[in-house]
Amino acid sequence: MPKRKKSGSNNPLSSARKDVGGLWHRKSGAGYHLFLSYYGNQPIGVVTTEGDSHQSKSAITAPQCDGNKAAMGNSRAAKKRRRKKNGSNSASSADTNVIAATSTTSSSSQEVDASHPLMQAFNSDSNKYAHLTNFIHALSRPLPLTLRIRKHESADSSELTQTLSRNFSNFVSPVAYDPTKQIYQSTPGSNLCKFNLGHQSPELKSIVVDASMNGTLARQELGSMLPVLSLEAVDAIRKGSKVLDMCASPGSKTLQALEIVVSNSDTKTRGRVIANDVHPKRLDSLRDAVHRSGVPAEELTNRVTYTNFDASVFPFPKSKKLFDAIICDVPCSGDGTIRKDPHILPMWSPRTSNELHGLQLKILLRAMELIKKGGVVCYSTCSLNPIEDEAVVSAALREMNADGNSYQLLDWPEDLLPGFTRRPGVDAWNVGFYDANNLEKDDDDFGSLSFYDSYDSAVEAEVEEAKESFWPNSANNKHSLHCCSRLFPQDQDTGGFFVALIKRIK
Ligand SMILES: C[S@@+](CC[C@H](N)C(=O)[O-])C[C@H]1O[C@@H](n2cnc3c(N)ncnc32)[C@H](O)[C@@H]1O
Repeated sequence: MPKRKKSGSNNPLSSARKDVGGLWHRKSGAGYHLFLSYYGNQPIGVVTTEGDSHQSKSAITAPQCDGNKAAMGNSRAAKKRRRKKNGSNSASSADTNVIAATSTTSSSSQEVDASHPLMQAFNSDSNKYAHLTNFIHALSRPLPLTLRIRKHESADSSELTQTLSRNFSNFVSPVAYDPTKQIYQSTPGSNLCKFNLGHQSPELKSIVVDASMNGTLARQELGSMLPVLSLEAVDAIRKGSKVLDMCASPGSKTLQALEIVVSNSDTKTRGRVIANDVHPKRLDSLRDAVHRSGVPAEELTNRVTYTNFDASVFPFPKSKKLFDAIICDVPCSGDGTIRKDPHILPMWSPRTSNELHGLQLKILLRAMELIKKGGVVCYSTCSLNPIEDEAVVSAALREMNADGNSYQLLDWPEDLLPGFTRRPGVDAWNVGFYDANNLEKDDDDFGSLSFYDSYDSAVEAEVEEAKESFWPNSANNKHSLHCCSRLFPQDQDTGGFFVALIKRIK
């Protein structure tokens, strides 16, 4: 496993992981097994669909990375790399590490790398978790490259799009569900991902790097694009809007929002983005990203203000003018990003999510106080854990609607990406707790998870970590949680992501 740089002591993610940071947990691969057990014990809708355990096909219209053998890494070079990794010179032993996915959804004709630790954990328990097949197969493959053509007046992207379609259409092509043709993904069969871009096509890599520097292109995952795209689609972000990005670094959503709010030169309707992050160093890299975006200084940098607050206590603006739109992309366990970040899974434990839940809720509550009447907060995480997602949204709505229905969840704007598969939010889930106390330190013991379907049952079992807000709240908003959106990795060959749009109506 590559070494991860030490992060600051006040990093909520590292403190949430502190109990599971033990070398044993990491070395034993406990995280892979706990992840499987956790999601394998969730109801349909959390990471799987009704048809996942059957031989059914979901409505997929997006390009898939469903390559043929050569494309999926059976080239001589790929075989050589695998042989090296497996410490074997035998082609047949390398070949046994590539097995065909058995599911018939989007992953059907794709191959999975059986040497991936997640696949190994899955194969050892596949009878128990057969319904997770599509989900696990998708997660064990590298994430296709996704690019967003940026839109602003000072950067002409037509030359770039022509070059991409003329010379690189075998590597990247626009996704079918984006009518604006601004989202590009690895072309089906190309097997292109961020790790092999330079190797597969040094020319394309240099174009991508140059275009990122001159502001015409952003390397951004599909999930990460959804908050700003959806805020624009519900008309909460438009030219001239005042937007707060509460947890902004490294800045992909700040830049995306800026493109929209500064998109006219009429000084009277000039918009502004407040980019906030609690970590000064991360805020510095965000500042650099805005400067490096290649957009003229007075057009962009004069319209962005950097602030360095804990978002959960972000101050009210002195002008008393609240925000038109708030991007609330909170710190999270990141288990939707495991296709591009190999560090997440070995350390995985439900404790991380359970501990982050409190901070996430506080940040969302603050966002709901800072949004103006008619404005919209977009709450998002790159985790599929309901504790970080629907549980936070449900608890925030309960608290803020205690004196009347001032806030409501908005439906996903269906016109935004026609044909794009999003899954509705869930209103039932199991809350899991990790017990490592009776751990036998042998190879097969990874500690156990206990699941509770209500706060009362967890209290009865004396689970100290249990908080009432972990469970769905039936009082006033449970019925609307289906308005939230879940992005499943197996649907469009992406990472996992969660988005909820909350409008202030009073
Ligand atoms: C998921 S990342 C945000 C990604 C960013 N929105 C983007 O699209 O590039 C979460 C960010 O929250 C920041 N953060 C963590 N705790 C925070 C807090 N209490 N207040 C504000 N920011 C916080 C982290 O430093 C991190 O940069």
